[in-house]
Amino acid sequence: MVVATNTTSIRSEKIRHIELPIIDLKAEKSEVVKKIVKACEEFGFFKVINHGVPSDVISRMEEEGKEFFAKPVCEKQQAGPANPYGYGSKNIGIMGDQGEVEYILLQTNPLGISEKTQRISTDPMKFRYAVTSYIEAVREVACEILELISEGLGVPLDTSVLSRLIRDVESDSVFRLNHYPPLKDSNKNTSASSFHHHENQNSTSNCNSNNRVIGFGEHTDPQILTLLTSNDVGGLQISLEDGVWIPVNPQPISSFCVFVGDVLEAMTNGRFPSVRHRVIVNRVEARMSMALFASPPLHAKISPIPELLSGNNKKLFRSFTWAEYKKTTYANRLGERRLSFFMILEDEEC
Ligand SMILES: C=C1C[C@]23C[C@@]1(O)CC[C@H]2[C@@]12CC[C@H](O)[C@@](C)(C(=O)O1)[C@H]2[C@@H]3C(=O)O
Ligand SMILES: O=C(O)CCC(=O)C(=O)O
Ligand SMILES: [Fe+2]
Repeated sequence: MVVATNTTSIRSEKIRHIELPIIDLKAEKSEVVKKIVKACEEFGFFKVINHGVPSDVISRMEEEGKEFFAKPVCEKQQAGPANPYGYGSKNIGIMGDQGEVEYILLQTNPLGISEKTQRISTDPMKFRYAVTSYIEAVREVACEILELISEGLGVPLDTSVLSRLIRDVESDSVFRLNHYPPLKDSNKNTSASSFHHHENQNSTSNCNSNNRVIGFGEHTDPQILTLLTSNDVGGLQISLEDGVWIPVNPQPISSFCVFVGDVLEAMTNGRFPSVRHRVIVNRVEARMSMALFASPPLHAKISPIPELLSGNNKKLFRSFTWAEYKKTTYANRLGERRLSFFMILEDEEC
């Protein structure tokens, strides 16, 4: 039984260690397509290697993140509050969700980036270059994966049906840097740890040695696809069935984790379920992750891909715009199954 409380500590639950799929994007194409489809159906999750994002692009972004999170809190706060874009600590979203995490949320369009970088780094040009080249390179991988997915779903005549949503200049994609300081830091008043000094003492006092402390509570990502990479500190877990959690090893270190988001679940009419995941805080080392949430433009209409509605396949979700979905997302708690608000009921016309 899972006993998840608001205080971010968890008592008894099941953990299962299984090998999650690692897909080599440079392998033979038809094999890659098959493996991606299988992983999306089975887990809504896989890792990719040989993705083509240069290692210096990743390490440059990682350095910028490290530099930012090492600053004193008052300097980090110069980035402005995380809602809608900026620096956040402990509060995730506007609905009162809490986690032992600090983060930066950024828009991915050039204007959004340059507006924020002035407040994030003492060398805004350097920061902007790192973010822009990272986002561009990772977006390309997301597009490649979405094109492989379209092929695997049997829409060979229009393999850009998904990727064009995120290539669109008006794509509402978001970039997020997450930093989870280790629990042992909670007694030190260093710049990297002071942001959670008081609260962490409360949450750790609720834990015995078996208890885990939640960095990022369980949720699905609302967008199409998320591409995430981290340093070599684990903590990410995905869930397949209620109450069973599967730890995601951060290795291979140059890989990207790929998460199916709610919009992809809707567009595949439920064939690729969005994956529930969470982060457990490491007791000794800091985890840092960098996630690109590939989203459609706000006005884009989301409906199941017509090819997936043939035969007995009934339309499961009503059509919605990304703006409508995003509004519902932000009006609900982190762990909510928000797609259920868009499900077509048995006797309902669509
Ligand atoms: C509590 C919330 C934070 C979140 C918006 C929400 O209302 C529910 C979903 C959350 C999430 C999870 C994935 C991404 O990290 C995120 C940026 C997103 O699009 O949805 C966050 C939102 C957030 O932190 O603002
Ligand atoms: O830090 C991680 O590994 C996961 C973060 C996450 O799920 C998110 O930012 O939505
Ligand atoms: Fe997530």
